[in-house]
Amino acid sequence: MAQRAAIVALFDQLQEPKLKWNINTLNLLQEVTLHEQHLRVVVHLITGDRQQRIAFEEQARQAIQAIHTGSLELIVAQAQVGTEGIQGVKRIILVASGKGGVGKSTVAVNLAVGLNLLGHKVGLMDADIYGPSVPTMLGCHDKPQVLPHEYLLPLQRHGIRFISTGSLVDPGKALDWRGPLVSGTLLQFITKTCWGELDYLIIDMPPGTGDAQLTIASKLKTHGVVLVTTPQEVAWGDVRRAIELFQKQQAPILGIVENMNHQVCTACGHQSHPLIHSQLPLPPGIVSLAQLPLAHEISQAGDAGVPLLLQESSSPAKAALLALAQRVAQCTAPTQEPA
Ligand SMILES: Nc1ncnc2c1ncn2[C@@H]1O[C@H](COP(=O)(O)OP(=O)(O)OP(=O)(O)O)[C@@H](O)[C@H]1O
Repeated sequence: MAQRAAIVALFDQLQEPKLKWNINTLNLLQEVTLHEQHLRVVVHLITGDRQQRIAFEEQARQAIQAIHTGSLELIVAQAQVGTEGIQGVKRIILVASGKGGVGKSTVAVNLAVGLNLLGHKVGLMDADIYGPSVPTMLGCHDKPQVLPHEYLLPLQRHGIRFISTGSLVDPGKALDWRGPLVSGTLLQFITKTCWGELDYLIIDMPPGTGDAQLTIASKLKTHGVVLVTTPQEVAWGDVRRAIELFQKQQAPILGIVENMNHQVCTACGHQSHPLIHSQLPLPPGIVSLAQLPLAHEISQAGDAGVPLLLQESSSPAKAALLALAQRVAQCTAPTQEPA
């Protein structure tokens, strides 16, 4: 009986018919399960051409049967992208904020890493065209590989697959994307990336409540929105507008992350609230997912390119970030998914 690894290795030799790149590089092998003599293999293809699919299926069947003598269930389907989400990606989570600079990217990066530490396959898309900071926070400024037909191969860092609008320009330069171009291009950027099989795709959204946010929320089936804010009236006003936008698009809001909520004295553990003037009420029906401290180690980790969750630390900030990932995993567990 062939080993699972040998079956997987076959797809290093088999090419996706449209892009002419091997299946494993494109992350298109979705499942290989070997149960006693029964083998189940699921492959997604980019091509929509029926003849190409049939030819590929025949080629794959022959290659597998040359090393596996038991029964074979081979499923070859088109990797579809659209309002139903991205095939192969189980859950899409948007990390959004009404205002810029409140810690949205910090939360998105640590949420991605946290979910990965919990055992999930995670992708992270930096869609913040106005200030793409994910490459800095992950410590990787490499350019993604551009495939035929303008498909993109995500980069790998700290156990997660990621791609950033920032990878398209040189560090320090701004992207010159205007108005209506932005939303269409962003959507294309998300859906033309070969993510492969993911439990979670985290999208670090551009801040605000404009055309780009509306397009992504309406065109991509999302499983949850995490809203990030600081505890200040100026930021909360924008969060209320963001809630309205996502609710109108029927994107489920998982809750709010209250970032820079308090500060913990490293000497005595005392908590102070430098940004809060009075407790701000949560909008009706919206829960708080986490209250993250304003902490030197969070900003330092972001600048160092190694997320705090991957650093040796017993800080309350790290514990709060891990608890946030656990909370998001719980709220999006399969039993709670819409049928
Ligand atoms: N809880 C925190 N404690 C200390 N520093 C923080 C915290 N959260 C974020 N920061 C720092 O604040 C800065 C802005 O954070 P970040 O880039 O995550 O915000 P953003 O909302 O994504 O901003 P933008 O909308 O401009 O992309 C970064 O330097 C980050 O390290």
